[in-house]
Amino acid sequence: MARYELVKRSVALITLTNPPVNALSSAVRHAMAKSMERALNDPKVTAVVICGENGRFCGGADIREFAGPLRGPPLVPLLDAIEAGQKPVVAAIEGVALGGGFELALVCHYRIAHFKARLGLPEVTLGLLPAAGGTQRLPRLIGIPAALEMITTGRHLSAQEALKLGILDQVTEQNTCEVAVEFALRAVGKPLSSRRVSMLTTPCTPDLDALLEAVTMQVKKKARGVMAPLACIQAVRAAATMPYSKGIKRESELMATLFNSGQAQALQYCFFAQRTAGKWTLPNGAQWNNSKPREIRSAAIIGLGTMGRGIVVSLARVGISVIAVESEKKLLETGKQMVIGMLERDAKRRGVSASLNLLKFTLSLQDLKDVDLVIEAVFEDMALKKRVFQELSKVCRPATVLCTNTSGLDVDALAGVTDRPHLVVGMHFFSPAHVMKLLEVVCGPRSSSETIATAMSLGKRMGKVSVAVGNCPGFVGNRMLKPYLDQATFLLEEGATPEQVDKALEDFGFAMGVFRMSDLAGLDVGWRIRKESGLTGPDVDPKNPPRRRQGRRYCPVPDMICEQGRFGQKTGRGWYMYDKPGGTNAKPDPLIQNLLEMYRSRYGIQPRNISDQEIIERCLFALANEGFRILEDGIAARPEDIDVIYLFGYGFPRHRGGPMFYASMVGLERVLQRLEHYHQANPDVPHLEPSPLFKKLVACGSPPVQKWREHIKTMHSHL
Ligand SMILES: C[C@H](O)[C@H](C)C(=O)SCCNC(=O)CCNC(=O)[C@H](O)C(C)(C)COP(=O)([O-])OP(=O)([O-])OC[C@H]1O[C@@H](n2cnc3c(N)ncnc32)[C@H](O)[C@@H]1OP(=O)([O-])[O-]
Repeated sequence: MARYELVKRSVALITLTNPPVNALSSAVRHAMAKSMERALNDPKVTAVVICGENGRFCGGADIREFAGPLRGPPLVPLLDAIEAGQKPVVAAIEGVALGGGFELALVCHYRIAHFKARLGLPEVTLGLLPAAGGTQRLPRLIGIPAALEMITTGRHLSAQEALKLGILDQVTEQNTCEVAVEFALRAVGKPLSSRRVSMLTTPCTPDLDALLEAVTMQVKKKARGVMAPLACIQAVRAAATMPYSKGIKRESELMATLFNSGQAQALQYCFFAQRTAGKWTLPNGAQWNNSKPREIRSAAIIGLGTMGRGIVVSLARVGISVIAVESEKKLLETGKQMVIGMLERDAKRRGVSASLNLLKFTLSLQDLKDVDLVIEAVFEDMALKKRVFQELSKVCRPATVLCTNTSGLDVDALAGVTDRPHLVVGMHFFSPAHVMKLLEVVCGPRSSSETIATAMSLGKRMGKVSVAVGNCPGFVGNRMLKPYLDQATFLLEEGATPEQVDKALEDFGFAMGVFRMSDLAGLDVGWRIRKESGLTGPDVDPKNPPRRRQGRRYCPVPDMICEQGRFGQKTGRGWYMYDKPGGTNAKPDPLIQNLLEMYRSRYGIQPRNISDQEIIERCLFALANEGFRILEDGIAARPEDIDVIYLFGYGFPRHRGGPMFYASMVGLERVLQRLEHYHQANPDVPHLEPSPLFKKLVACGSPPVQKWREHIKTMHSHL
């Protein structure tokens, strides 16, 4: 869909009309081809301007069309025809020019952009490469190094940066279309040969091989096992070593190696899953687009520990005034200095002024009587949190929304001690809260849809990827983490080492293996939770800790190393040893090796060789199985929500799609068969027993992950 108009009597204005982002669907490509043909053949037309409806130029190819057979006119010849045309074509770029939209602009003879526009080739983030000439034209326009950086990162450029790089001819604050029409009229009659980018010679790059080698190393280090960035480098190499006609063929050859790959499917699934996650629904029919959030102008944070400080920064930097509360003067002063330092560093990084004027620090809850919303971030102790909520309930005006940052305690129990359970909701941030994108919005059974809408929209405003989840111990993320961690420690008992388990998970694509991640988070956190849940404690014989607790298999090794004060990075020793407390460089610790050998011989465990495949299967299949239980329990509404939580909160590799998508890619039948195998070998490990929903999906022929919802909605929801 494209609209054709003649303006200023001789300029053909072609407007892409495919809301919301004017993606180049087959219908749009068809209409563009028709419109261009008409403009090029109409003698009245002296120039052409291409723009997009609704203040957006073009968001690229229609990603939804990738799942099926491609129809309609192919993009490359369509773009080549625009570039080869004998009339000047001007791109009027507003909003975004991304992917195929950016490649469309590259074939126009001139590019005008609005000062707020963003431009880029993000195909690599979808497991692809720019396949409509982008890898051949961009290097010719701006040189290999700059083009390589844009194409291998997929980052969006501001209009100012694009102008500086020579991508744009003009940036305007006026109506971009009108400016483009005037520009087009002035361009009539000027030679076009030098404006056809594909005809340009790629600027020479000294030491090209060294540059490509260096970027390849960088990409391999940063994106372990990810195919697309490496293919992008090969395509850009062609721009430096081949004429356009050959380079464009090389580009499509490389695209063919990516297009149907599992990684591309996983990354495109992540793209849509992230957008789906924000669309929450409640059993009572309330949902994201019919529940009005309250406006939050002022907020308060109770507790200036690690989490509290990060949340204050995340609120203040989006312009919300914040009152920070601590219980003691010393803690308040320390917290204050740290928050101010974090905000100033953050503002410097973003090139803006730090909004220190939005902050107030106090020891008195009385100062919170007029705030719109409060987030409690005190020590993870239910009795303490209940006291805080009782106090807040007395102090805050009746409409104030009360949130808790608990990472797994009962949100409804806190709601129960207030005069406004409908205004209580969990906002579970991830550490460091001003960096991690994930926010679990925990809906208690009495949380009103307006309260949930308020927390979800505040999360979006803070730049978070917010996912609505139900209220149960550990919610979604931490609840699933337990079987994953348990399997990892069971593997140590049976013969593996922390290094081996972590290497298998990092080769799989995790930025950090489970034991290095636990050392970063602090082993004392898990130890305290195990004590509170009665799994360990002073009544356990430290000399002979039982390996069965509460009727199931239990690995006491994590308790044993905590009893030695090994809490991870913060103490310089954990599953690994570090140069000093707070050190981050993990080195294998022979003491852990000794401890495991002594432990196995004490319990008569014959260590065995464990394959990396078994490590991956036991850790990730147990994770996914708990995900199925969570869907059964209605704690998460759909698998996409679980995957988004693991992608943005637990470092699950994006090119694997998330634990649920990964299970569907491996094949549910295979995963079920392997889980049943491991459960048979470990009958005292309940979380290895396949969940009923899992078995049901396999019985229904293992539908693709996007179709699981049909099978889930029959079950009860806790959302
Ligand atoms: C040949 C060529 O070389 C290759 C091969 C390609 O070109 S590959 C394609 C390359 N293009 C991209 O990677 C750009 C992808 N899009 C974005 O980065 C963002 O969307 C945005 C443009 C910056 C707007 O962000 P937003 O926050 O304002 O809104 P939104 O919520 O994200 O998006 C609003 C709605 O539009 C949908 N949408 C966005 N871009 C789309 C696209 N390219 N195709 C299909 N749907 C798209 C999205 O799913 C959502 O739908 P729904 O949820 O409402 O049903």
